[in-house]
Amino acid sequence: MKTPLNCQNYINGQWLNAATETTLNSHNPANKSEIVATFPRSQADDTDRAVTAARQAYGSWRKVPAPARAEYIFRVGELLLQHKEELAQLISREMGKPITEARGDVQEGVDCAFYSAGEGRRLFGQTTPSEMPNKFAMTVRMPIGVCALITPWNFPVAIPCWKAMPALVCGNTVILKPAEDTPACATKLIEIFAAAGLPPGVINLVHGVGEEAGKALVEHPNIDLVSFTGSSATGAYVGETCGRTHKRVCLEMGGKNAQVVMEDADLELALDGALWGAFGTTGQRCTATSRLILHRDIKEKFTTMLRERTSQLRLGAGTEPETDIGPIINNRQLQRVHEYMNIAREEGAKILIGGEIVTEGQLKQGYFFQPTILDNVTPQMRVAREEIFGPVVALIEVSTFEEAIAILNDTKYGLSSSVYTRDINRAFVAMRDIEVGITYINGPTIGAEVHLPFGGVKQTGNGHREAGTTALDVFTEWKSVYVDFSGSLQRAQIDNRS
Ligand SMILES: NC(=O)c1ccc[n+]([C@@H]2O[C@H](COP(=O)([O-])OP(=O)(O)OC[C@H]3O[C@@H](n4cnc5c(N)ncnc54)[C@H](OP(=O)(O)O)[C@@H]3O)[C@@H](O)[C@H]2O)c1
Ligand SMILES: O=CCCC(=O)C(=O)O
Repeated sequence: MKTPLNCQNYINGQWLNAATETTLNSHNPANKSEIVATFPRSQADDTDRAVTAARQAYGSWRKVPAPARAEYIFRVGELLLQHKEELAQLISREMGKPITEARGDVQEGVDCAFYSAGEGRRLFGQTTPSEMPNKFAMTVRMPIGVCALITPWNFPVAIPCWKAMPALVCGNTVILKPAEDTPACATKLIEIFAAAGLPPGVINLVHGVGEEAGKALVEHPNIDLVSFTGSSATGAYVGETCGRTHKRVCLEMGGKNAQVVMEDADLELALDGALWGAFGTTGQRCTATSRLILHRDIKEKFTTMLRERTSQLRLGAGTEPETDIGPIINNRQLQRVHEYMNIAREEGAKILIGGEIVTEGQLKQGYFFQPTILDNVTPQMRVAREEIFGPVVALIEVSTFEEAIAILNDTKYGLSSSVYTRDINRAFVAMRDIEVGITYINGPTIGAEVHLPFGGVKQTGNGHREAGTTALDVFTEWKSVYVDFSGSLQRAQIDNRS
């Protein structure tokens, strides 16, 4: 076993313990007796110190030209690439995902760095004709100020990058509060930002518990914006608090994503999509496929194919190269997934394969759950409506394409979706009628690219998008600027419609 990493907060360019000197530990979910890191249990004093540093730094950072700000982020991208393997190994150890997926997590950060850095030379505004002679009119993007970034454990590098990189290029300063399950990943990431030479206070890291450090940030009067990714329950609290305290807020929350497989689909292709959409990252992606809506003509055949492939999946530590499915993040989440098996049975669903916590061999040292297929699921069952966030997929049979789309839409969430069909007309109807933020045609519900908007509708989000140029709308305000070059004040210029 490796020696636990000693993680600290990063405030105003300094690595610090919590003011109370209290600490917590993170564990390897594939081997719960292994402590991966010790990290500060920060309280309001620590967050306050970080907010003060970020506020102080904001005064000068917002005046650094955007292309120069972007060059720091470009350097972060280069450093992330240099440290990709080291970071990926750490993600696998602390979060549990297979090493290939962990490399993908870091690569998303790299892609985001290079993409966001490019935005530093764009950040376009508009020019528009004025109603008046001798007047020039334009719009410019302005930074918002001090941003709190609150992130989950499932993409411990990519999601902080999605937030911090555009925020910084836009001229904001930031404070990251990462998930308490993945403090080491966050620490290594911030070490890389620090190594890129960002001035003190521009990026800060405050570890701790959501209910303490996270809450202190959300409530803090000197925070201007909260960008949150996590559960809908916590997001509701963040949204309410930001409303009450007049902060900008960007929420990215849960999902109950569906893949439709029509009778004319390429079944082998759809099978790969279903397998990795449902069980990749142990089902712990906001974009994971948790409902498979199957046309009755192919349901039996497809179910047999899926069951066969599922039975071949290899569970193990993410750091083992042959592992397909890693552990669940922690015991609380493991028990929650298990509890849904009782709910499924009580509601009349049938567990086709899986359904149990793994208690044999080496795997009993970790939080492993068998990849699970639930059959005979109807759209009203809780397992078809609630986000389980584990390796569980529910099969729902339909008779028509219209029924498939209606069931896909019959959820309070709206993040990702997928339709497998060879019919171009159906594909376009799906693109038009599915109520989500992301639709894939003949591809799984997972696999977002950083230059497209990422986020969802309904209770998945609050109207914002991460990534793409849309991230700039989160992290900037518009200012309209009128330049009068007439040299004299005229009545008509003040009240130009009279
Ligand atoms: N739509 C998306 O883009 C997206 C992407 C990834 C994940 N997700 C969603 O995230 C969820 C899984 O992540 P999770 O279990 O980590 O979610 P979570 O429990 O809501 O936690 C998310 C973050 O919020 C913090 N937090 C908890 N309570 C807080 C409070 N009262 N005030 C401020 N911060 C608080 C957590 O800290 P602690 O870790 O200390 O509790 C963590 O840093 C799933 O629902 C998934 O769908 C959504
Ligand atoms: O869990 C959130 C990120 C998922 C992602 O990048 C994807 O699967 O598209």
